[in-house]
Amino acid sequence: MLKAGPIWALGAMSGTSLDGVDAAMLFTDGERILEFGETGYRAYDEEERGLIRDALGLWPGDPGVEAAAEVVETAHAELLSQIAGADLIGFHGQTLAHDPGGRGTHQAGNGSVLAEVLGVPVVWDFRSADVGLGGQGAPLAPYFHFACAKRIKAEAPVAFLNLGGVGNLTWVDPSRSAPDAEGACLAFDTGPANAPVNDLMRARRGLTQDEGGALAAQGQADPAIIAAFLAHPFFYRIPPKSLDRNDFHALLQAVSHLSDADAAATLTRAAAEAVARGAEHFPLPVSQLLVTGGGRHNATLMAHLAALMPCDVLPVEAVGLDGDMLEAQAFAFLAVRVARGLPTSGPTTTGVAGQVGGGQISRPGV
Ligand SMILES: Nc1ncnc2c1ncn2[C@@H]1O[C@H](COP(=O)(O)OP(=O)(O)OP(=O)(O)O)[C@@H](O)[C@H]1O
Ligand SMILES: CC(=O)N[C@H]1[C@@H]2OC[C@@H](O2)[C@@H](O)[C@@H]1O[C@H](C)C(=O)O
Repeated sequence: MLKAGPIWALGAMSGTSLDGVDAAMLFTDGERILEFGETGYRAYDEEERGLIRDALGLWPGDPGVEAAAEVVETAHAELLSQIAGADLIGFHGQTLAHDPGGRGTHQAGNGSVLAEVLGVPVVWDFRSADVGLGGQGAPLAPYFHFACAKRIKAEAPVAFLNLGGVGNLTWVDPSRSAPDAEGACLAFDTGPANAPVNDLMRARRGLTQDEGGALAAQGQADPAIIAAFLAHPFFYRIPPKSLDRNDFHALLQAVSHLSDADAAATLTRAAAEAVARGAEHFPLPVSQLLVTGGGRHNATLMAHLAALMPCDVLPVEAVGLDGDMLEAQAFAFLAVRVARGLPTSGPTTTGVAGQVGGGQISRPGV
């Protein structure tokens, strides 16, 4: 049994950009954020990243998946064992494949293994129940974004934009009482964010990212490629909607004949255009777009967003939040919601028919 009232939960996320694992402590009752706590990061080394990359697109039982899951579990065990004081752990794992309308969703890493190793109850497998009930299974951060809007005392609608490998947007009306209240949230994936430009930098320069957006800043975006990209049926779908990391593989092929700088410029502009397209779905305008995730360090991407959006575009640090840790904090928050029987997704965040409490709990010694 969990203690009554707020508890310290430790959340961990291994994101689609495959850089490593983020972990963060959060003091919460699953409704309010009472305190932010210790954070940690554990990078994957090249060999580990290779094993995960080789398993992208694969499903449980496929060759290579066990090896990737072991990497994920080991990295999490190493990182999480260094952060003391958690009553509960929220373990997202590593998404290897995501096909909500088809085969389902697959996060590598077994929470019951971590519960044994760490001796703390672990909430994991956050997305399957939502997908099983017909939802997108993503994004799941939105109910946490609602709590963030309350925490920063927002008085009017705001939007949170996560620029990871894939982008996702949450529109929040902080005047509502809870994230599952009518009209409180609208959330969806926007399109590819950093993944295509990372893949380009790796293929052409052997680098992991376009540092600061410097290469993109030297090139010209190709308007015909951007127009073809925005004609993709994904942009005509009414949200909620979600994406797999490689759903926009054609975009990378489309820039193959361009110079390095023009290709980076095109992919970076495309990511920003996708966000602006997504923002057209907001129920009411926002005064601030609060940006989290690694893409907020890409000055070229941020400049495109500022030019395209009819509101202020700010890193979440401008309102006192930690943009490197928001996703890890989200899974700490969601773990407490699961343990307390509160929903983690609903019709306006994943398109599922009703409110869903995703996630299973593994307790040590069970
Ligand atoms: N200084 C920087 N300059 C340019 N890009 C950066 C910088 N720092 C981070 N990024 C980009 O942000 C990415 C990491 O973002 P983040 O950690 O938010 O992704 P993630 O959590 O793995 O992905 P997701 O949210 O899709 O699961 C890097 O791979 C890189 O593309
Ligand atoms: C299936 C999956 O893992 N999706 C991730 C990914 O990374 C960003 C975007 O695509 C979002 O849908 C989600 O992650 C965040 C943490 C979420 O669920 O809110």
